Amino acid sequence: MKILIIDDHRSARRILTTVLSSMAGVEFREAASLDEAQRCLREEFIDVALVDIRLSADACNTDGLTLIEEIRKCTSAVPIVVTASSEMEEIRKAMRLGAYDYVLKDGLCKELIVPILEGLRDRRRLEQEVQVLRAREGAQRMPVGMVGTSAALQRLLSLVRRVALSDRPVLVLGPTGTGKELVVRALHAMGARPDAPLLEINCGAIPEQLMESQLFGHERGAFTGAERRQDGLMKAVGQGTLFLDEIAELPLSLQAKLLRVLEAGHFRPIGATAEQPFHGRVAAATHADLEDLVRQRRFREDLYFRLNVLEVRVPSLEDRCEDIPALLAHFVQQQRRPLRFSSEAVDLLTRMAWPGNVRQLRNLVDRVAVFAETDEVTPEVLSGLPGRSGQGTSREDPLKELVRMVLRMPEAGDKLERLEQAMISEAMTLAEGNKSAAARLLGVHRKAIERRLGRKEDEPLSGPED
Ligand SMILES: Nc1ncnc2c1ncn2[C@@H]1O[C@H](COP(=O)(O)OP(=O)(O)OP(=O)(O)O)[C@@H](O)[C@H]1O
Repeated sequence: MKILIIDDHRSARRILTTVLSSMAGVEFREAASLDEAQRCLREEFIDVALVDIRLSADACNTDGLTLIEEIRKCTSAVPIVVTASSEMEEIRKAMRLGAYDYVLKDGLCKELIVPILEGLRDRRRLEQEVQVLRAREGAQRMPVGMVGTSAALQRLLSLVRRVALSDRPVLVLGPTGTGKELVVRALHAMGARPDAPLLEINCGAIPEQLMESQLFGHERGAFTGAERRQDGLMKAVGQGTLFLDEIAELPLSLQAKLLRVLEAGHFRPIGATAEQPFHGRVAAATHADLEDLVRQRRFREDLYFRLNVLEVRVPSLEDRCEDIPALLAHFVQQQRRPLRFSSEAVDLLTRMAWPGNVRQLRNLVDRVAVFAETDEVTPEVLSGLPGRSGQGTSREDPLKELVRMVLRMPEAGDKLERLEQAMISEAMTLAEGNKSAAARLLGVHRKAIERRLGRKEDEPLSGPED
């Protein structure tokens, strides 16, 4: 247990260390002023702070009260007041600000203070045990809201369970709409401090200065319009998770500031002179290719490496299309109508391409709930939906596009014949002139190729004959 003794009198600090010297497993730190105490709290993990109220010769000095308030807001240390009995009014204030207990300097002895500290030590140990148990229990739980049983999703979940137990930065990558935000929520819920805040900021959604102020906070008068002091998310998050969504959009100037927070563990609100400690965990997400942005110098390489300590990749819906029936059922349950997707409709949707991933599937169900005239959803109902924005596209579409291109070709002549010849010729090239292999590529019998080639004997084919 690390105890910080804050008193402007060296003799008072000495008395306390002597009184507490009988306690085993205790390390002492000393501070003679508010500044020294703040520095020590920033640099080290302190368990208990023994705080004198007056930290200078000035009879009106109440720096100890300021410190108690800061300790409560920004650290996990427990403040205990150690002061003179003449300061009863200040002691009351300190207790209101969150001091855990108080001890009077007059008649200070180990029987008075040691039991308080031993009690705190027991409480700390129990808290740690609860955290470990919670983390273990969370690791067993399925994260709420993540639907699917595919092998790809199971692999993702087992990675999430392991990563949740760490408090190092985590980078969640994957195409748009795949559930990166859900993954961050799961990481927080299964982590060691699920009751601490999970605060989110979308790095692409707001102007740079506003974002800086939201992240770091600002002092009164720090910029035009800053009429009062405001805490930012870095402070408000405490020991929780700070979720930086769309991290690729973070302006370069803020990238530098975020890097400092990750490296040094503290931050400075806009217009402030003092640094404040950051105790949270950073989770960042993006669908962008960060490595490519690093190459283009649009994203700092050092920040990329700092964020990418633990990487979680969320697979696209196409890589886990077995989950589509379960996801459909999940989104249908959220509707007010008792929709039922026929097995043909489910089958069709499972074979579609979903560039917008799970979000696009969810939007489709929302649209069905609004526009479908019957509760029974068949392929015909799907094809009759107005507009196509929320609908998946058929994976056969590229073929349709190709056919359209050929049909639009200006030249006259038999386009069917030309298309057939072009396909055979391409298959022969890919098969290096082997007719049997070319026939397999085309899905026809070798004889069919020979017959068609026979029709065009005058057109020489490259490559050896088999
Ligand atoms: N496995 C899942 N189970 C249930 N719902 C899911 C699942 N994955 C995603 N969703 C839903 O899909 C929608 C999109 O998910 P989310 O916002 O987490 O995606 P994202 O990857 O963060 O997207 P973007 O990169 O565009 O921000 C949300 O409504 C989310 O609840």
